[in-house]
Amino acid sequence: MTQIRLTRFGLSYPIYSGNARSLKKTLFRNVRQNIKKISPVGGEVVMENNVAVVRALHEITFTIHAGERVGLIGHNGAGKSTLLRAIAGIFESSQGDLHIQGDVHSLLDAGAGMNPDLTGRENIRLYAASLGYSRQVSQSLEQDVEAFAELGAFLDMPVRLYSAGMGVRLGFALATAPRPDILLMDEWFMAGDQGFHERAEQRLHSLVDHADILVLTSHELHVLRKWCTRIIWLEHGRMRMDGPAKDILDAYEAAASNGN
Ligand SMILES: Nc1ncnc2c1ncn2[C@@H]1O[C@H](COP(=O)(O)OP(=O)(O)OP(=O)(O)O)[C@@H](O)[C@H]1O
Repeated sequence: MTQIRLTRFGLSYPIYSGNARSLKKTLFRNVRQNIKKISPVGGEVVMENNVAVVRALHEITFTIHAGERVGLIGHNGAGKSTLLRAIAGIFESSQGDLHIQGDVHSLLDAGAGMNPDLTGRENIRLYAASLGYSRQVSQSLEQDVEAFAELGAFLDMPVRLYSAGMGVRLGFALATAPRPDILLMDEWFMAGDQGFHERAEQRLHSLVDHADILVLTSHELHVLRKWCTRIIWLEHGRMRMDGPAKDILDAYEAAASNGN
């Protein structure tokens, strides 16, 4: 059964390294004083094993089951992207436990893995090969991406000749082609240009419908109300609330209007 389970999971980014201890102490003291004073954003700054770190995630425990559409919310630097990247397997940590059942696909960067010196078509084939697709599946991926991206003759030209928008068409078509059990999505992926937007949204819908689990980060609360069944609210790397989308979003909006 598709599932994401985190138990007391944590992830820290070291701020300074090397042997410059007095410099480290001075800088850390300044950072800590400032963080204590203002700190409306970011994770906690603490010492771990004598190294100054940003605790991007701390003591995170939850289980997401098949059928759930989960939105991650929180202030800038609360840990949303870090959490998404940890689930995607991009960041590793020895703190706590992270267990995933099901194949994960992340829509975090439409240009990821694209080689600008290869043609669009060659990039599609390379992508299919990197996913271990058979010849037959690879061919159908190529047809699907070609039809969706509508790049015409440019599909057989090097990607470095594409305009930014043409690159997005190819990247988006490619990134949204696999049909995973678990889909991870950053909010910017939902943006698109005028002509492309409607088709892009339809394609995302069908991808989301097919996935057993969706995890999405966004600052657009109306998007989360529309797409999510459950919300996890992060604050300075910790979980503040976790529950049904409507309840948590209402509480979040109320806290924002009260300034806390
Ligand atoms: N590559 C990195 N190296 C060091 N620190 C990082 C790195 N990425 C993020 N951080 C720190 O980790 C904390 C969490 O950042 P993260 O990007 O996960 O937040 P976020 O909730 O996605 O923020 P936003 O809403 O602004 O995108 C922040 O304090 C940030 O400074």
